[in-house]
Amino acid sequence: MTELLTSAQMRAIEADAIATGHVSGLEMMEAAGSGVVAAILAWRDGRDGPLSLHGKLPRFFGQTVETGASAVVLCGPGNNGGDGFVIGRLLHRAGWAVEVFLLGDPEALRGDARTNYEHWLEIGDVRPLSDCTSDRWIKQTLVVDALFGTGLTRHLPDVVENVLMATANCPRVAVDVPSGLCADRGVVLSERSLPAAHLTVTFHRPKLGHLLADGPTQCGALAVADIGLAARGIAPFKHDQVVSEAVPSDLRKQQGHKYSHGHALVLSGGVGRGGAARLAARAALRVGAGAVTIGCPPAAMIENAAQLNAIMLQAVGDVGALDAILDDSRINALCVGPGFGLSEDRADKLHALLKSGRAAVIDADALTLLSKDADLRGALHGKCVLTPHAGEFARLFPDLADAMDSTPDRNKTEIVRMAAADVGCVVVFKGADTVIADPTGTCCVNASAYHRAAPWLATAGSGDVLAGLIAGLMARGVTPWDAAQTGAWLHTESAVSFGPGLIAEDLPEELPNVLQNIAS
Ligand SMILES: NC(=O)C1=CN([C@@H]2O[C@H](COP(=O)(O)OP(=O)(O)OC[C@H]3O[C@@H](n4cnc5c(N)ncnc54)[C@H](O)[C@@H]3O)[C@@H](O)[C@H]2O)[C@@H](O)CC1
Ligand SMILES: Nc1ncnc2c1ncn2[C@@H]1O[C@H](COP(=O)(O)OP(=O)(O)O)[C@@H](O)[C@H]1O
Ligand SMILES: [K+]
Repeated sequence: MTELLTSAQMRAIEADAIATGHVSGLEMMEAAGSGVVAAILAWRDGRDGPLSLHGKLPRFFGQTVETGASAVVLCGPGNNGGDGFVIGRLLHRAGWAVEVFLLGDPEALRGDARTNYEHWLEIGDVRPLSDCTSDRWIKQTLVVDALFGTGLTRHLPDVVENVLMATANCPRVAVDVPSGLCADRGVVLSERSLPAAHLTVTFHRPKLGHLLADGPTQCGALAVADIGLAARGIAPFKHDQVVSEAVPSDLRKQQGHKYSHGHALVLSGGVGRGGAARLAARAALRVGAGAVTIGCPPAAMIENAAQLNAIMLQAVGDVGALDAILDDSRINALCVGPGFGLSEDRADKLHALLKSGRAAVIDADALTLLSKDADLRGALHGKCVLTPHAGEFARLFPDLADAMDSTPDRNKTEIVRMAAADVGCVVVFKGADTVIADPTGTCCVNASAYHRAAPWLATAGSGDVLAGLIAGLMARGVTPWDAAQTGAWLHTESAVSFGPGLIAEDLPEELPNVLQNIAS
């Protein structure tokens, strides 16, 4: 499990390491600079670096070992700038021609950053950032962005934006975070569309901003360098402050008959609206539910019967008919919402499903029904999993959605935690940066980014498949939290495994390959 840190947590870990004598600030800065340089050299030489790399780097354009190498290092006023001075020194030692520019007054530099500034002065000079005009941007020059890291607190100054814009055609490595990117929220603190880095080298652990929102686009590829904190865990932080990357649970099937692997009931809408429920049902079956039944209005029986084989079918007329089906105690997981419809009768059926107390995925139309009806919302219970996309989330939790957009220190993980606490069940806020939280504050991010990028998942019906995956896993007895986390993880892996051209129907069919790979 990889923890994802906020800036404040990273600072606390560093401060604790220094206070306990584990490592000094200067040692960490040296390790940070040397981690970045190791990654740069590996990139330039086209070999695998010593750091694990997330995502794909473009070929390092222009420079080769033979033609020599040049870099411009842009240093900021804090410790990110301090890393920059180390990088300048180490690249110089490796034979590079290095120029260094500084934002602000050198006299204002403090601590380890000042020490490394002074070391650099033994090698070369430092000019003001405003001298860094566009005529010096030779295409082959590597730009090292050490302007701001985790300490960025407000929008970028104009001079910084101008210099960053002028680097668009150069190979660019960002130290810790691309300057302008908020390390906690993954949003860019600039009105301008800043060029992305090709490579970002961060330290100790990824920060939330590397995975949320615009983070992956701005970072390019991401490498994580150890700075002497490897053995320092997240111990000082409470459970409800820790965010991890999503990981799948152990999905090996035990021996048994089909009903010992659970029976999922997926509710479908009326005639011509059954495709979404069929996608969900197929995903539930593929992920290993022993049996899956679609319950549809009587008029939609023929349509569904013509499309289904392994999936069973039952007519669900009124709420009484639904209650009769729910009398079968073998049905242990429900999926409601995809193509379900929004009529009053649908609200009554949703109420009956919630009242049954069974594990239930509440998606799509069922979420819209919830947002309009306080009684329905009050019927949610701890075995529910809500799977809103951004629009549905904003309808269900308007205040939280506003806070995420407008409050600088609220990131998506905090918002989803608050949402889960509010409704008392697991909430899966979908997107390329899916965030999952439970009411106790457990929280993870399933990022479809870097080596797991799958933009083709933004295709009609893919959310229905996710709902089915989670329901199928809950039918197998997986807890709502693990089912949500594992379902989101499998959803991304299936999309990555299939590749571009994917449509929603392909996702359940790709699942066996993914399941086989994780079992081996
Ligand atoms: N001992 C440590 O704390 C270590 C820190 N490291 C580096 O230090 C960085 C964090 O250092 P800092 O906390 O000094 O933060 P930064 O270096 O990211 O920036 C903080 C400085 O920028 C100023 N600032 C913030 N936003 C601004 C804006 N919009 N316009 C103008 N000025 C602005 C602040 O007043 C402060 O002077 C990390 O990202 C990492 O690169 C690494 O060297 C590892 C060790
Ligand atoms: N750019 C993206 N990269 C990766 N996954 C994405 C991206 N955009 C959307 N997704 C995923 O695709 C699914 C879309 O679900 P949803 O919005 O409900 O669509 P639909 O209603 O068409 O099924 C979600 O699981 C979401 O996390
Ligand atoms: K930076």
